[in-house]
Amino acid sequence: MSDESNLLVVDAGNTSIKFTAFAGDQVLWVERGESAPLDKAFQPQQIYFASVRSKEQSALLHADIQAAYPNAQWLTLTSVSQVCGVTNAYHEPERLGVDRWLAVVGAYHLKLGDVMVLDAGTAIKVDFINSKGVHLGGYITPGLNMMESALLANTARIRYDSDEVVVTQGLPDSTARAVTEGVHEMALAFVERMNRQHPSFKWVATGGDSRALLDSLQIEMEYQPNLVALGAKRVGDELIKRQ
Ligand SMILES: Nc1ncnc2c1ncn2[C@@H]1O[C@H](COP(=O)(O)OP(=O)(O)O)[C@@H](O)[C@H]1O
Ligand SMILES: CC(C)(COP(=O)(O)O)[C@@H](O)C(=O)NCCC(=O)O
Ligand SMILES: [K+]
Repeated sequence: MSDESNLLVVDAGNTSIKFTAFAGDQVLWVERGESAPLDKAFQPQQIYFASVRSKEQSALLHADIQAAYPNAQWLTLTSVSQVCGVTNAYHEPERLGVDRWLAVVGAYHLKLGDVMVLDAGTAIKVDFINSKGVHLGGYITPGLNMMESALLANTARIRYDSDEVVVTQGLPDSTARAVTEGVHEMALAFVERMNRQHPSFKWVATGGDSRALLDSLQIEMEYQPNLVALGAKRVGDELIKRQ
């Protein structure tokens, strides 16, 4: 790719789609939405597409986005055993979520040594990469909204209005607080345990809820909201170079 070419990275997670526009290596803008942003001033030469949605949903997204940018070269990114100096921990590498894979590649290239990536979105993921670019593996847990909706969907009496969710002191004294603060405690306990078990790893945070979780634990982190897009750019650029 030429240095100044325009690139659109599409990261379709299960909750939201993140569109990241690059001019060369510079991030111009990031949009969250369900369809291609209509910034007509931005015409990408390439589109790198990473989706953890179903094949059918991903195909519909592909058609929708390609229709908005008919002249862009399309590249669908998938998890592989090795790319950009990073080795996948999975013996079935294609089964690692491509968002996790790209976050792992992006985190390795921050060159912070041994790192653990916290990506708190629909699901909460923690992945471990050592300073040599070896992905050591990682965990998946339900995200905050998923834990709350699981309680609502599987019980008869856990019901409350959003205006009952208030932030106050002391132990939860209402259904709304018991649930919302309970799911937070679950996520915080998971992160705190990861932190304690891997003292030599540095935290890299990305994804919608990650910074809030680490901030409330007063844990140092490198906050990289565009980590998946940065990893996608590296991987896509390498694949195009190999063509
Ligand atoms: N602007 C936003 N739009 C949607 N969700 C957001 C936003 N900012 C933070 N969030 C939080 O991030 C979560 C979605 O994170 P994200 O990483 O986009 O999910 P995924 O990649 O799983 O689709 C939501 O549960 C929400 O709590
Ligand atoms: C775990 C995930 C659903 C997370 O996706 P997200 O929270 O971004 O919607 C995604 O990484 C995925 O579909 N993974 C496949 C299974 C695995 O990574 O082992
Ligand atoms: K994600």
